[in-house]
Amino acid sequence: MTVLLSVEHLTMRFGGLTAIDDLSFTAAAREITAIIGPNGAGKTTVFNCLTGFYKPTVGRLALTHSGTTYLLEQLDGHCIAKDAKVGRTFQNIRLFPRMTVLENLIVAQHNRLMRASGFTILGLLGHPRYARAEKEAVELARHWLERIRLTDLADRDAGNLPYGAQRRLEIARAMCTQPTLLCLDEPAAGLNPRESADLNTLLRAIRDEDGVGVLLIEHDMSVVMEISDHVVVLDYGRRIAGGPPDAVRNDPAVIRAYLGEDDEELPPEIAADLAGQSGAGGQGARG
Ligand SMILES: Nc1ncnc2c1ncn2[C@@H]1O[C@H](COP(=O)(O)OP(=O)(O)OP(=O)(O)O)[C@@H](O)[C@H]1O
Repeated sequence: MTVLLSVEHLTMRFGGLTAIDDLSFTAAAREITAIIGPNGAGKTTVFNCLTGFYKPTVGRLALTHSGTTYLLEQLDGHCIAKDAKVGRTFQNIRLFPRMTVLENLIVAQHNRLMRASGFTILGLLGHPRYARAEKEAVELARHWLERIRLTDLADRDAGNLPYGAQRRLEIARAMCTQPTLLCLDEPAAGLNPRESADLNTLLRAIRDEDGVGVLLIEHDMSVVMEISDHVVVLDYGRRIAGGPPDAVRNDPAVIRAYLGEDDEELPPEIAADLAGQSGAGGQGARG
């Protein structure tokens, strides 16, 4: 296993609230690492620290690829995306709704296109290097349109796509930035069981064919338990368990976190969720 991301002693405080408390874990290259936990456990805060939205109070966030280690806590968001090559999607869909599906995928490659232009108007207008980069950008966009089966809808406004297709487009847009680590925040939220199964296929392919490491926040245990190589469980900002899905789903600390201390038996829908049988994606309990 090659470590892609190493999070060491991450702490994030908001005034008197400690959202993340001395959290350490690693995510391997070419693996899917899920971060799960009840509502408010701190999952999205971890993503916000990794992608430069928040400056951690304490901690070292090291991402290593192509022989270079990037300390994410010291970089701004732009360099985290461009140099460290961390891609991201959000809990709420953030496409450009009035741009077409294809345009959304090309805009994602803006950084590369601007570099090819030499950041000049002459570059934009006629430089062969820009023309080549533009052609490659369209080819990559078309490749991802095929991968997410949206080629026929390439010219449709993104905001008019069915919900499940918008979710797939967001992932494709993140992939067009050619990340080494792809951070997905609840990609299965709102999907029906068939769409969740499709998502599993897409994420496995991103891991196995594209060789990208995936960090996945997800409440839908049918997704987490089926496709994750490793699961990290948070509760109140602390890591309470970690390991392969089978070990985690039977860990008493995990069951307690989802239940609360006093309950002795899991409600059937949460039990089914943890067992990975539900396609509905119940929210983490306690919340
Ligand atoms: N910018 C902020 N300012 C103050 N508190 C914050 C901020 N961002 C997050 N928090 C708090 O940090 C804690 C963790 O929130 P976070 O959104 O990371 O949890 P989560 O595990 O992603 O939850 P969910 O599953 O509901 O999305 C919560 O108590 C939240 O209110």
